[in-house]
Amino acid sequence: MMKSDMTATSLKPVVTVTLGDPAGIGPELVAKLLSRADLLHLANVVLVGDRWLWKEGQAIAGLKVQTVPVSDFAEVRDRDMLSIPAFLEMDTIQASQVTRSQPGAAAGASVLSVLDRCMDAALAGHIDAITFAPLNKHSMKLGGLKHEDELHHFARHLCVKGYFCEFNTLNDLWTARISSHVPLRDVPKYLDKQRIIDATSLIYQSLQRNGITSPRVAVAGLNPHNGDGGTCGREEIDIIAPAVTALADMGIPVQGPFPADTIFLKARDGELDAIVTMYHDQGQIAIKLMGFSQGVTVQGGLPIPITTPAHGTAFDIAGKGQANVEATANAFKIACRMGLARLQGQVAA
Ligand SMILES: NC(=O)C1=CN([C@@H]2O[C@H](COP(=O)(O)OP(=O)(O)OC[C@H]3O[C@@H](n4cnc5c(N)ncnc54)[C@H](O)[C@@H]3O)[C@@H](O)[C@H]2O)C=CC1
Ligand SMILES: NCC(=O)COP(=O)(O)O
Repeated sequence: MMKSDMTATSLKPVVTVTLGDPAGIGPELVAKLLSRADLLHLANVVLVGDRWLWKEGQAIAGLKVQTVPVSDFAEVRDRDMLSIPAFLEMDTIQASQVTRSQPGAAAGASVLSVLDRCMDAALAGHIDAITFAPLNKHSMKLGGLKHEDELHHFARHLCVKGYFCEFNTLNDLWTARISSHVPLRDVPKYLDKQRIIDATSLIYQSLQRNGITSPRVAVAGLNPHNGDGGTCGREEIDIIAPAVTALADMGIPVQGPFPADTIFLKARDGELDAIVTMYHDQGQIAIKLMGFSQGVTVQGGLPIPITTPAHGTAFDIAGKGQANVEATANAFKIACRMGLARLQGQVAA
């Protein structure tokens, strides 16, 4: 290897890309992603998954993407020819076990085993970040997921002790959540002062690590019109406002609570860097309306950067080659940026 190549190798984060749920749009998205020379230069990429599924993804996308086989994650960091992704083959599922556009236990189990192997590689120091193509939580639950979502699975696998939550990002706007993949009727159970403090501190500090010295963060209310002075719910008065005050006392100045149906107008007008929402759809409806094909989910609070597009498995269009790759490309770019920061000695989300 030439010296210049060695230098380039050592400076690039190793970013793992996975194919996602075998019945969804993941494999075709990954074929589109890895055919983009404008993205591949950002990282030393290692694709992980089943060979037949990777072939199928390329066929659906109408692309042929060259890869270099590797037999172990340990081989990836020092390899050369970084313009060509490495391919670490796994044998997790047969084609006959997958029905396209349908949830299934085998598909969910396959996703879990691929992601577990990637996390183990991260723990061993072989990779710096992970981007996963969309998975299906229904399939994963059928296939053995013991938690409400993959983020809880990641956190357990990676022995996370502190607060973690999804950050949904659209361009420069980030959101964090107090509750996530839980039934709406359970949301109030998650609303306590400490969770609001933890989620808000987490996103505030993450923004600072991403170069925003004084992040402009606001917290959403829960009830219509912010509770209308306590006549339409008291969570704003009893829980959310005291958390905002406590944050200020901790040196984390944030605004709010603001009525949830208008808070995103401030963000759209560039007045905020982040919004802390009380439940999943409070943030996601706004973010997806503003930029469905751009949004990215960053798994916040983990020791390694893990990103994914904000959209899901899109069973209604899987196999048709129509899936838009932009959100996956954005997820990959964020993983590369965070992976490089981690490689250079900084911490993850
Ligand atoms: N990154 C991930 O792993 C994510 C996974 N999910 C999972 O995906 C599954 C399905 O979720 P849904 O709520 O149905 O949302 P979805 O995002 O899969 O689909 C919603 C609508 O958006 C369209 N769509 C989604 N991605 C698209 C793309 N790249 N290009 C063009 N159109 C696209 C679909 O065709 C569908 O009409 C669930 O199991 C959910 O948990 C949901 C969000 C993120
Ligand atoms: N699999 C990632 C995921 O579901 C995140 O999506 P969202 O909850 O942020 O919509």
